Amino acid sequence: MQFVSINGVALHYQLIGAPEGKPVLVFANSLGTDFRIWRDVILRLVGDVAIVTYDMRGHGLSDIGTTPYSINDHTADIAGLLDYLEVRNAIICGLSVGGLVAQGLYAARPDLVRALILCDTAHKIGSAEMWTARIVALEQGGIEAIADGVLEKWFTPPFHKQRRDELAGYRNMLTRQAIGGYIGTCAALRDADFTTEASRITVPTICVVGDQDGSTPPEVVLSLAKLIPRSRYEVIKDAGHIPCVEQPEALTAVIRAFIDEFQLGEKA
Ligand SMILES: O=C(O)CC1=CCC(=O)O1
Repeated sequence: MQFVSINGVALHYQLIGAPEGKPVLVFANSLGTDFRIWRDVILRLVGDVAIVTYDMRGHGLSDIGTTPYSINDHTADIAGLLDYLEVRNAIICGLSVGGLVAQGLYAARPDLVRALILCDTAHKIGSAEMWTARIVALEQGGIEAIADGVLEKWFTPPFHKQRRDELAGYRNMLTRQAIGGYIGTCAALRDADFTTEASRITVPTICVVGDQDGSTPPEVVLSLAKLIPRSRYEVIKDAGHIPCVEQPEALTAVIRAFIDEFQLGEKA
């Protein structure tokens, strides 16, 4: 296991493959998950690109640090991690809040970003009222109180019916996150609006969404794509909010096609 202290917070990360001579693909997780959600995409890409994954602060095995957070705290962490690994010009793939972090990273440190894969995310996710209500529910009942509702958005009805063991595992992943880190990240989501930053993105970008995403539905992700000049937009069939788990083959195909179209496979 790999850990490094960035901004006073121990981050759990993985570097797979040598960055020398290969493009680096960096994966940022969503609220209530950790880097294990990317496994089935990574397995399909390994060898072709170098890969960095990490658990966002307050998630997985990373420290919680001081809460509540802003997206800038998360952005400073990923920037610090890439500086530590001496990675520049990376392809950043962020899911949901990870996509906001990716947009923030581009705004703060464009030298680190060669291209963006914005997965089931937006320039603004939900409303302040929605996040405030979720924080109240979490303070009263813990993550267990919101877990079933969240899982309905994460995965489609067939996943719930047919992939019960995985559903139980991902429920464990969600409910076992640190409550402080989870609430801290809800506060960051409540306060985040990257409308201006998104409109200034000039690197190759693709916005991807599951056709049954209950958190950032296709029309929301399309509105992000429309904000970003010359960006691509792609819908993954039969997927909810977490296509890297539900449809890893299809998401990997989208990532590969994007890398080929913009020749991101060549070292920058
Ligand atoms: O928990 C959800 O509703 C899904 C989600 C929103 C932001 C994020 O990262 O995940």
